[in-house]
Amino acid sequence: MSDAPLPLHRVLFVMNPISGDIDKETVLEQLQQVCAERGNEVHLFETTGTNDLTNLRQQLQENSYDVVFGAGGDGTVRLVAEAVLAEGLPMGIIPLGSGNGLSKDLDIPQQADEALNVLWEHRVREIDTLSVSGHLTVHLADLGFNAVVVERFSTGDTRGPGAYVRVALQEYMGYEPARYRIETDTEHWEGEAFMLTIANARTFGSNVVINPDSQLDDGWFELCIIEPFPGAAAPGILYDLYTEGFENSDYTRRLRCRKAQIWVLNEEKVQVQVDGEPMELSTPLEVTISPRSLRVLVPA
Ligand SMILES: Nc1ncnc2c1ncn2[C@@H]1O[C@H](COP(=O)(O)OP(=O)(O)OP(=O)(O)O)[C@@H](O)[C@H]1O
Repeated sequence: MSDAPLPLHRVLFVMNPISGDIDKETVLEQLQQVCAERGNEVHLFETTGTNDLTNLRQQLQENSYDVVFGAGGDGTVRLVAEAVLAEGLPMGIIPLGSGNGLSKDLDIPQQADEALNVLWEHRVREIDTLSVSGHLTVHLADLGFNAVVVERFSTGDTRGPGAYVRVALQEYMGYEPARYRIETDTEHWEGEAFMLTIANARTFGSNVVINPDSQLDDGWFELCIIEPFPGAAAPGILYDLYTEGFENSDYTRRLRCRKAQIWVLNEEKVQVQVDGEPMELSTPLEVTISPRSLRVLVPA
C-alpha cells in the first residue's frame, strides 16, 4: 500500500451502459463536470458486451492514460482489471452495477460522486488476483447454486438485485448439488456441495459475507464450501452469512490455500461464475494466485 497520492491527469472511464439498471447519462455528465472543474482530462470507453477486452486493450495501447476507472458492476471492474494489468496502470471503481461487491470490500463509497473523490485523494492498494483456469478473478468465483443462478440471471431481460432474488428462489426448488474433489497445497477435501466459492475477497454484492476475516492482499485465497442442508437449516445459514458467521454452521467449511485443483465428479464441464460473469469451464479447474498484482485506488 502506498500513501503518496499519484498525480492522475488523464482519466479513462470504462462505462457499462446497461449495468445495474441505472441511467448512466446523468451520472456521466456529473463525473465529467467535476473532472473538468478540477482540470482533469476525461475520456470515455463505452462497453458493448462484444469484444470489449480487445477494444479496450487497443485503446490503452494507442493512448496514454494515468488511470482507468471501471464504471459499472463487478464484470466491468474485471474487464478493466484485465486490461490495466497488461499495461501496468492503476484503476479506480465507480460502483454502477447491481451488486458492486469488490467496491464494497475495498470501502469505496457507493455514491458515484463520492467514489470519484479517490481521483484526488487516495491510497493505492496492491491486491491479489486469481486465475481460475486462465480466467482472471479479482473478487469471487463460484461453482454450484450461485453459478447456476448467475447464468440464468444473465440470460433474463431484467437486471438489479430484485431480479436476482426472483431467479434464486425459482432455482432453489429443484436444485441438485454436485460432488467435488478438491486438492490444494494445504489440504484435500471430497464431498457434495450446495455451492463452492473461490474467494479472493470477502463479501458478495448482496452483502453475504462468504469469507470473513480475509484480506485482499494476503497472498492466500479461500475455498468456501456450503454443503447440502435441509430446508429447516436455511434461515440459520442465511443469518450466519449476513452476520459474518460463515463458520458457525455445521454445513460450512473453508480451505485456505495458494493453489487448488477442483474436480466435479462425473462431469467434464461445469458452470462457473467469475466476478459475476457466467462461463462453462472444463474440469478439473486450476486455481492460482498472483499476489499483489493489481493496483486499485481506494479512499485515503
Ligand atoms: N452495451 C452492452 N450491452 C449489453 N451487455 C453489455 C454491454 N456492456 C457490457 N455488457 C455486459 O454486461 C456484463 C457486465 O455487467 P456488470 O457486472 O458491469 O454489471 P451488473 O451485472 O449489473 O453488476 P454486478 O456485477 O455488480 O452485479 C458483461 O456480461 C458484459 O458483457
